[in-house]
Amino acid sequence: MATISELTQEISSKAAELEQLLNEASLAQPSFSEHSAHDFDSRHSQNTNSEALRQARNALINATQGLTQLTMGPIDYLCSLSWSAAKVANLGSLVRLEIPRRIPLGKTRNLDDLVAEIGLPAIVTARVIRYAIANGIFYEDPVNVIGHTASSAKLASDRDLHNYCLMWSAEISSHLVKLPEALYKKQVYGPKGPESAANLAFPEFVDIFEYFEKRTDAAQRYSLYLGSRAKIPCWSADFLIGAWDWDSIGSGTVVDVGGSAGSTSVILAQAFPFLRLVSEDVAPAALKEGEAIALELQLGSRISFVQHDFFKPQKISAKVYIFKSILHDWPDATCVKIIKALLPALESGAHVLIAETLMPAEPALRTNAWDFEGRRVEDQIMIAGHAAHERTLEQFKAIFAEASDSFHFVGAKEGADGSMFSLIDFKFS
Ligand SMILES: C[S@@+](CC[C@H](N)C(=O)[O-])C[C@H]1O[C@@H](n2cnc3c(N)ncnc32)[C@H](O)[C@@H]1O
Repeated sequence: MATISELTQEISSKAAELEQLLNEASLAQPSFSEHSAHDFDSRHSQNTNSEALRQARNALINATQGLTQLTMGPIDYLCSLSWSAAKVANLGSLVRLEIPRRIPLGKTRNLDDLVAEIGLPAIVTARVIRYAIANGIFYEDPVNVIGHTASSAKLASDRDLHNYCLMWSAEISSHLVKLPEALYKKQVYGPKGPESAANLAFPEFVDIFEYFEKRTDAAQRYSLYLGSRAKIPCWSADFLIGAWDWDSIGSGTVVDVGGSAGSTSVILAQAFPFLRLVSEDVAPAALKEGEAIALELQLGSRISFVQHDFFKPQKISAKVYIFKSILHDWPDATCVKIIKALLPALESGAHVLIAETLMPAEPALRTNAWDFEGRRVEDQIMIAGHAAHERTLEQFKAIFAEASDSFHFVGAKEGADGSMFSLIDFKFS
């Protein structure tokens, strides 16, 4: 068990390593300043030592989290975990009220003017802003003058990050906070308890997908979130480009099952000019949005958007079917049904690719917690939202074996360079 002084030494050594790697890559050292909003963890980074950078960065984060926990002691530490919802609510208020965008980049604003423009009671808005400052978003100097930090400037200038935070503070958090109640009711009432926490958060709807289908504002937030999440480095669907030999199917068709607004199809279409893509989804709003995006990117002739329920027999014959972030929404028996619904269209040699996060090896450790934080968070969302979960490779193999003995496991490309995704390949023959 590490002591405060051992963790401090580790932090010091990892900070020096990180500083050196940044210098070698000619990258600026991070700072809180508005002008330093660069992300050296980016998988898109052009520098050659991005993997070493990511490892040094993660080790530093893990050690600093350990030091914080040790220094706080159990009481303050557990209180701080309990308070997490206040941070989510604060971030959500900033994006909902568009506060970051109201301060021009490179400039400051008088707090009273800012508060008056927002039009809510001054005391409330000022407190929201000042709590954000305490969380490292904006600064106040001198009193009543508000400017950007690196984080607030990024929120102001990056619409994808804005959309990501918006969805997190809305639907995702709403059902996550209901998880304890849902688990407790299941414990007490067994099968008569709620199916998932989402049923408590959105009680008028059968499940979260029906909620998104029937609530136009939420549907739009959801598809914007999915599109923007694909551009966030660890969530980037760019990972798919190098994870499979797409050239091997020439001008073959790829069906993106449950493709929402087609972010996966767009990435593949842009990277592989001969591929033909079909993005299927049950949600009309997502398909409509995808069509508009594809037209804007001049990909309208290569990506078609088709309404399809993946529980119904697949109609399109293709070389590849890709399911990105789909199976984790469903329990095992339902996943078997989804994969079985492909069978009528599958020709010998077709590949079914699963792009999902793989759960880390056991036992769980505190010392590498940040490396797998995103995967564990995603797993909790699946438990809360869908009474489902993320899987291990063996669990995916079991689903395919049950769907048909004609599926053969080809291989799995584990998330490279910090990607949340792995690509798991099954061939039908
Ligand atoms: C987690 S999202 C993943 C979207 C996309 N593949 C991505 O990676 O961004 C799940 C998608 O499944 C779609 N979906 C849910 N039920 C479906 C069904 N029965 N048939 C087809 N699509 C469905 C939802 O509308 C949503 O777009």
